[in-house]
Amino acid sequence: MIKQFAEVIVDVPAMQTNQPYTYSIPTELINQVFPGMRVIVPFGNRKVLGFAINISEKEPDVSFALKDIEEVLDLTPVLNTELLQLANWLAQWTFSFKISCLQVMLPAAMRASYSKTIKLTSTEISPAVQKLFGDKNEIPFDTKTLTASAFKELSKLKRANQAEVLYQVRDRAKAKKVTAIQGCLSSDQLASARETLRANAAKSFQMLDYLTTLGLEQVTLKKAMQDSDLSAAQFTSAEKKGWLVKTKVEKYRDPYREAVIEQSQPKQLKPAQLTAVERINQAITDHQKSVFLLQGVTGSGKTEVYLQTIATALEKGQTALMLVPEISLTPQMVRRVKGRFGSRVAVLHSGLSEGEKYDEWRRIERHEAQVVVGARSAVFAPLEDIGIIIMDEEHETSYKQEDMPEYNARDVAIKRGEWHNCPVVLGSATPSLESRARAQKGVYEWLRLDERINGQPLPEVNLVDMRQALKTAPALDISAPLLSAIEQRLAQNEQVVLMLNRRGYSSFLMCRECGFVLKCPNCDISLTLHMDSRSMKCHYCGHEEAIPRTCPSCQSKKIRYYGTGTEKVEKELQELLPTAKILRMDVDTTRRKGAHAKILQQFGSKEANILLGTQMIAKGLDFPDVTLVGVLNADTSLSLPNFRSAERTFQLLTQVSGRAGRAEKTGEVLIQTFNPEHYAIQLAKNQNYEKFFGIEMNMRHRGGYPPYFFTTQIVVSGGSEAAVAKKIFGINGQLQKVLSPQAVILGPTPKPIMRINNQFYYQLVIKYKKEPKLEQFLEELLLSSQKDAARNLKVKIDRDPVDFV
Ligand SMILES: Nc1ncnc2c1ncn2[C@@H]1O[C@H](COP(=O)(O)OP(=O)(O)OP(=O)(O)O)[C@@H](O)[C@H]1O
Ligand SMILES: [Zn+2]
Ligand SMILES: [Zn+2]
Repeated sequence: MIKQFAEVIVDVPAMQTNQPYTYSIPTELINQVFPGMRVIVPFGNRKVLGFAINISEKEPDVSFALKDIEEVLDLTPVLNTELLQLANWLAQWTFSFKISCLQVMLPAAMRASYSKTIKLTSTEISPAVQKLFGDKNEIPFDTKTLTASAFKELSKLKRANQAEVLYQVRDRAKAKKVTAIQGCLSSDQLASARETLRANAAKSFQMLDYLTTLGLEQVTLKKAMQDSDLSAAQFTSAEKKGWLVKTKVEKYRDPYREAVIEQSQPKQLKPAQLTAVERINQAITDHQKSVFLLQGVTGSGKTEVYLQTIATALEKGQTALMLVPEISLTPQMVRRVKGRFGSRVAVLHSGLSEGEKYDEWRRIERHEAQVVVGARSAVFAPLEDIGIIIMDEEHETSYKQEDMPEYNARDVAIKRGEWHNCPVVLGSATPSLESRARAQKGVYEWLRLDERINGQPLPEVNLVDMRQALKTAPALDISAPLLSAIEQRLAQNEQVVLMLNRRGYSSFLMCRECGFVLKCPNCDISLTLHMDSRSMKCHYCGHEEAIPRTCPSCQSKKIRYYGTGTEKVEKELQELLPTAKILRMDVDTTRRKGAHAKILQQFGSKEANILLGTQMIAKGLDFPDVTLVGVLNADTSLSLPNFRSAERTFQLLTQVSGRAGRAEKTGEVLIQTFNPEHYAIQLAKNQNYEKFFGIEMNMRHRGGYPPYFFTTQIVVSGGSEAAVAKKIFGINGQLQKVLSPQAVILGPTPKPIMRINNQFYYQLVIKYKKEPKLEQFLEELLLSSQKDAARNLKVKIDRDPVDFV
């Protein structure tokens, strides 16, 4: 009789060690548990989800009795060897717990859901408690369903040993099932059934006719009803007569079910595109794990390069992974890829329901989809034999995850490229400084598309100096030159895109008498006015309250709105241009599922002439009639006190400018700014990435910032400011001993927004080139942070933070 043991990484957030726990495999599960499967195991007094990562037949040398694995959730491993190894690397690289890394790779539906119940163990209970239980002796035990006093009462019961608390784990991953029918009569039997019918049994004849055409094929009931024009009741009665059987079959939830997608053919490549495609194809054929930087101006046809190299991988029987930022994963983008590769494409993005994501994941895992298009977490798609990995808009900060594991999808993509020996293509019009510098050094291979497909120059960009323009502006946010440019475009029946870098009606409310600003009670931030809900909201914690009529501090009525927002601009614009049709796109108008797609579709079909939005509209849009792009406020991103603010501003302005003049008509861009001399704005005007790169690299060199230095940020947070400060200063002291004199520590300081949701945040940033002891120090800090978690102190370690201030 063989014995088997499993090493399991368990899902117990408060007890993480990164070490697996060993369980024995009970006889009935022998040879059924493999690495990469999800299991349920006992842990303390409860049951938790875990991942089997290693199976062995050697009994471990321990002095206590091993517990048995309770249940196996999967028939085949949900994480293969590659992904299991990737999780190990990820945990180490991002200073994260392995369980977080394993879970981040799977769709949310495959994470377990836990629930607690309370069960009576004594009969001597008070009438009040009896009432809570009713006629049951086990009820759900959580603060969501119980009132505070009931919860307290039951906790008392538990302490008195009159009840026990039980923990349940549930697998939320469920396949959707629909009813299907299958005929079960042979043609002879069908014929004799016909003879038993009365002549006027028209529907029964119709049913037999249908079953005759169907043969022994299985179809969904829905389709059968459509094809036969018979009702569900008639199928039920046919089932009773023994003419057919009903079964449940699995059905994918397909988010694009309704979409009619036109098939598209590969385009004849322009010379620069051809060079890029040939070079990448070569790398696919040679199984070269090289990284390419595809630097191509907006509208230069980068997407076509992606599509044609994906086609090459597919021809070779391999698969392809294409990452795009969440906000450019528009229906337009999906249509372009699905138009080329049809049902071989799986799409993964946050707009899908949990069930839809799970189904797309399974289509990939079952090799039914060979091309994956998706946002950040799609980098973990369970593709096998990957031939090419593409990352569009590689400079985008949304590729970095802010919660544990704090990974950058770019690093993960390159790691997967190494495993699969395949090329990775990083594409952008405005590459991150890091990537562009690596291309310079030859670490990445540099490919360039310097011209637009339409042969037209990039749109002309002009600046409006708001310091002057404001004096004669027709509205607070719209200068006279911008207004007349819009009017002119509308008169020509062309379209306009306007970008504003903020949402809400206006930024904040201030009393002109005493200067009082209405702030969130939980966070150190002012509340934002929202006209649609007529309330003041906190964008950090969601706190909402009524708009005050008088100043809460001095009772004056002179309380005014300051700043600007999409809602306010929409109103101003509509007043200036009463006949214009304006679509607004921001977090508020796109919250509902499908709203984003609908707005773009309306704009595309020219139901509106102006699309006004936040940075959401800066990327990926390809509308031929857009000839004017206006930037209402270029400065918001410049004023952020952060070493990347110039880079951010330059990227954003270049991206949004690129939306103009993409087809035959020439485009124009107007940028309103209070800082017309700033180099980021000047160079965005000239659309000179290379010069910007030169100047910015110089600044980074002098300031000792990336890409010249590595950075790691440590953030401590918690409910007590004193405890948080003490902890971060303690870490600072230890770091002083570990680091060489060449390293620099910025801080510790409170974060710019020190308090969010009543948690205090302190940080420090380490800048360094080579610190051999740092890695181990941070690993130990991660493990010891478990003890702090018990005291409500969180320590977050972030390698290469995208931003810090
Ligand atoms: N070889 C080609 N021949 C004709 N049209 C092309 C060709 N390549 C691309 N196009 C078209 O040119 C337009 C711009 O191309 P695409 O959107 O791929 O550019 P891009 O570089 O990805 O743009 P951006 O970075 O601005 O989003 C698209 O409408 C696309 O269909
Ligand atoms: Zn708040
Ligand atoms: Zn006041």
